[in-house]
Order: sequence, then structure tokens, then C-alpha cells
Amino acid sequence: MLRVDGLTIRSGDQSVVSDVSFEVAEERLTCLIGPSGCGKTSVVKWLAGVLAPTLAAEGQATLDGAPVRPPDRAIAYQPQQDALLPWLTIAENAALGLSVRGMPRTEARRTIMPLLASFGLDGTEDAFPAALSGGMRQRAAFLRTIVQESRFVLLDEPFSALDAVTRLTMQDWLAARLVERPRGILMVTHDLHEATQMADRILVMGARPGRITADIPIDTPRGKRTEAALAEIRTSLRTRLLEETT
Ligand SMILES: Nc1ncnc2c1ncn2[C@@H]1O[C@H](COP(=O)(O)OP(=O)(O)OP(=O)(O)O)[C@@H](O)[C@H]1O
Repeated sequence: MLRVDGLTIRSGDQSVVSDVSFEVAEERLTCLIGPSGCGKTSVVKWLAGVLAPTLAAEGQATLDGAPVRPPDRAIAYQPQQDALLPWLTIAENAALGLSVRGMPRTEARRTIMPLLASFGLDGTEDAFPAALSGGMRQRAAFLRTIVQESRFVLLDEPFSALDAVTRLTMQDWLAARLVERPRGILMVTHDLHEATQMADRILVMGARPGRITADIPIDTPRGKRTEAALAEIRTSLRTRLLEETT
């Protein structure tokens, strides 16, 4: 179990995030949703150990009760958008997640090559990111993150740059990967539909300062998440989010 306790983040004398506490369960997908600017990215960046030095944070993260000292090998992080390096090929980008953790570059490449096909990237190993579609770039970013075999994965708006159809395809694709190899996921999203389709639990954040205002389990099994089954929970979430933005 990954836990965050009493996280407060400040920019000068302004509170960005105030006394945020939550858990990310093993092998479950937890969504963090809230209005723009409420501090979702800041929370995830802090957990990943990449919070901007201009922001001051206090609070504790623990993994199975032991303090997390980021960057922690048990926690992989995928920043907003795909964040692929344009001057590296897809194979080099995908292997980067392993080489930054100390694996020699040739071994990292050898590890990712057999995985390209299952990520829909067969034949793209020597292509540069600019030559690929948005969905392919996103899958390459997922490969780079997921190949790290960490128990927990932090995903910051992984689908926000994709068009509506690619987005739905990629949501299904990620859900299938998580069935094959479950992990604890904390996923930031703006998208109510995405959160209710994908999450086992939704943490709602309010703004000024950012704090958790609701913790909502989604008990409907994924295969039965029809519009009708989710209507009530979506309406109540929409109301909450509207209240937070007004
Ligand atoms: N490096 C920084 N220095 C100072 N303030 C920052 C910095 N990064 C973010 N902030 C401020 O912290 C607040 C929260 O930003 P953050 O990006 O975490 O919110 P968010 O909920 O992820 O927003 P969005 O949904 O728009 O991505 C904002 O008011 C933002 O201006």
C-alpha cells in the first residue's frame, strides 16, 4: 500500500495543496480528479520526487509503512503528455526507463525489443517520435514506464493529448495491460467519463488550496460500466466538480 499523509505544498506564502492524505491500493486504479490548478500534478510530482524547487512541500509518503524516498524503484512516473525525447528513436525512448535505473543501454534495448509488438509498435524501433501518431507515441511512453516493473505507476493525464477515438482505444488498451499485469495506479485526469470507466476509486480534489473533498469507490465491474450503470455517480461527481470550480 502506498500512502500519502498530511501533504502540504506551498509557493511562497500561498498554499497550493493543503493537508492531503490518501492511499493508492496495490493492483487497483485510483483516479485523482479536480478542477484545473487544484494541485493534482503537484501531488503526483511530489510523489515522484520531481516537484519544482520553487515549491516547498511537507508531508509523508510511505510504502508498506516505510518512508518513500523518491525516486523509488517501486514507483514509476509518467509525466503529462508523452514526454518522449524527439532526438531519440522509439526504441531508445522506450529503453530510457530502464537505462536511467542503471541497466546498460544494450541490455535495455534487448529487453524492450520483444515488447514492441504487444504495444502496437512493431517496426517503429528506429523511427523518431515525430513520425508516429499520437496514440503510438503514447504507447511508446507507456512502454517506457511499464517496462520498469514497478509496483506502482503515477500517470499524469496520460490521454489528454489524444483525439476522442484514440483516447477510448488507449483507455481499453491500458485496462487490458493492467489485467495482464496488475499494478497500483494513480492516474490524474480531467475527464469524468475516463475516471468512471477506468477507476476502482476516485479521489476528488477541490481548489484554493487543493485538498481531497471526496473518496468514491466505483464498485460496478468494468465489463458492466454502461452509461446507465454510471449515470448516478457521474451526475454526483459533475455536481461536486462544478461546486469546486464556482
Ligand atoms: N513551479 C511552480 N511554481 C509556482 N507555482 C506553481 C508551480 N507549479 C504549479 N504551480 C501552481 O500550483 C497550482 C497547482 O498546479 P498544478 O499543475 O499542480 O494543478 P493541476 O490541478 O494539475 O492543474 P491542471 O489540471 O491544469 O494540470 C497552480 O496554481 C499553479 O500555478
